[in-house]
Amino acid sequence: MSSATPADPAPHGAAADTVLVVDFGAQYAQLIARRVREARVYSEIVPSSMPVAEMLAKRPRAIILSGGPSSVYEPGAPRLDRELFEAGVPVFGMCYGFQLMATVLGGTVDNSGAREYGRTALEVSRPGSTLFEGTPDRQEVWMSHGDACSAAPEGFAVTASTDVVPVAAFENDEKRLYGVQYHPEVMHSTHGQQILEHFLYRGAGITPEWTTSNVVDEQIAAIRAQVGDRRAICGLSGGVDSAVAAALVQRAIGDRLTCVYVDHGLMRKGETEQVEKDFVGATGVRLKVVDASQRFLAALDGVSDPEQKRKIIGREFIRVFEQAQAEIVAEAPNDQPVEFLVQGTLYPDVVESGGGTGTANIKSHHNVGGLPEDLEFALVEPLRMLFKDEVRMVGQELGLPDEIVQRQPFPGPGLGIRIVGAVTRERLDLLREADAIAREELTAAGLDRDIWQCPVVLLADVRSVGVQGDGRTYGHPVVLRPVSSEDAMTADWSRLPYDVLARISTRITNEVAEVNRVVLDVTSKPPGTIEWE
Ligand SMILES: Nc1ncnc2c1ncn2[C@@H]1O[C@H](COP(=O)(O)OP(=O)(O)OP(=O)(O)O)[C@@H](O)[C@H]1O
Ligand SMILES: O=c1[nH]c(=O)c2[nH+]cn([C@@H]3O[C@H](COP(=O)(O)O)[C@@H](O)[C@H]3O)c2[nH]1
Ligand SMILES: NC(=O)CC[C@H](N)C(=O)O
Ligand SMILES: [Mg+2]
Repeated sequence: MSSATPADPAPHGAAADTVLVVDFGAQYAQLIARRVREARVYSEIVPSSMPVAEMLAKRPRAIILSGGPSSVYEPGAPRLDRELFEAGVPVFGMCYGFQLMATVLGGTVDNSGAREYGRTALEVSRPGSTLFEGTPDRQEVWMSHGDACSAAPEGFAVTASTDVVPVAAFENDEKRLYGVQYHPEVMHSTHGQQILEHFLYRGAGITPEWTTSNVVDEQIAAIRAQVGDRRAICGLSGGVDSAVAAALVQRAIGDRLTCVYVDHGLMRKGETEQVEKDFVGATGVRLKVVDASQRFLAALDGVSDPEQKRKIIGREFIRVFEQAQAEIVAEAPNDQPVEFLVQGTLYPDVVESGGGTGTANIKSHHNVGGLPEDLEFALVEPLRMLFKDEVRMVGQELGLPDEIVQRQPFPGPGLGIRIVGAVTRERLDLLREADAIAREELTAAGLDRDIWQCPVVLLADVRSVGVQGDGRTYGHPVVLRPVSSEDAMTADWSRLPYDVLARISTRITNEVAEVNRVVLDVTSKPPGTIEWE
């Protein structure tokens, strides 16, 4: 275990000093959790349907109440027992959470016309307060509400207002209860992180100690406890998440781990070689490469519906893992059984696929929502509490090389969801060439770290007329989709230099027969997603 053994460990086995983020169906619950961790305090999201007694049983050091789409005065709107505010645990309410705190404690919230959406000027009336100390008297915040608090509960000091909202923030230092009508967690609230840290450090008295290095020790111990002396396989894709998961499990159980890389024929150029060279080179892990392209392509034959493609791919993955399991057992039948499947599942995958918290389901990932019902493996997912940037830190901690740790994400279903239309071997070959050129040029221009990823999409069902070599062509367009992002939940299109775009376009149309047009996707997420399918 980690060196800092908590004196009063939380019953769920998490680190001490956990902050619970109670999710009322917010757009931003994950962002709140991220911001808390950026403040070096461990946080977890729980649904607002969880009974208060259960929340308190987790012994949180503080609780944050998120925003949400409901109105506190409506019948059926999510509520919280008053008990939560009387347990002596510091609480910070944001937007809906603020309104709920106000209502439960006897203040007034209604919808009498004080609506604010977007950038708003906040006037701080108590500059020295716990939350606002050291921040400007007038600051820009991000609002998104139709209801408002017109009277704070008794014992609360009003600390800020706006032109239309008299109570935009309040504090009760004695009871350690705090609330703001706006969203400190979003980037546009200029002093948001500072205010959140003031709540955590000053309001709740938490010392910022959480780091990803605690994660390594804790996870290794947890993996040893779970797997015991049995064996495991790990789906290794060449991506960051599975590489870090595999490295952690290898540390824990050594060569009782076999990694299985599935070449489903939907990989990019050079991917297989890279896994062998970089990952095996860095870790010496036992690797089994399965060429399953025939099987995946047969199963995908004639399928153009994106969801159907995803489901087929998810299912075939597991079938291949089962086959690999059988082969590994056959090679050493007297060894312990192979019961575990290690996956590089991250926190956003879990929360998004979790359901039941009132948040929209963004996408069912093949490794969580897409698993078949008859799955026989027990799952080992050491990264399921982390965000991507934290996973990268763990990877660094484990000594994995930059080529692995800083790699851009690539979806498990691969090029299969980057061909709009049915997937064929020929189309995959075209797309693989176009993708390789785009990647080469972006790397050569030194842009790899500036962009989150750049899918190249083949519009296989679209043709357009071109002229090449004085002759008419009737080819397919490819789309470049360079994006910047922090965690793939939201993204913006990257403003790539024109000369780089020009080089990519010229090379693709010259070098890839059948492609006679290159277009640029200039859509943010939302409304678009990063991938086209
Ligand atoms: N080709 C593959 N072979 C074996 N396992 C795979 C393959 N592709 C995906 N997986 C499994 O599915 C999981 C989820 O895939 P995902 O793409 O989200 O993660 P990743 O590839 O490890 O990292 P990244 O998000 O950086 O691409 C992986 O962690 C891995 O366990
Ligand atoms: O492992 C994965 N399995 C999937 O089914 C999947 N779908 C999308 N992605 C990746 O997730 C991020 C967000 O993508 P979207 O904006 O398209 O939802 C982006 O980084 C995508 O590349 C996937 N990764
Ligand atoms: N973003 C929010 O939490 C909104 C809270 C509430 N639904 C309102 O409109 O005021
Ligand atoms: Mg991947």
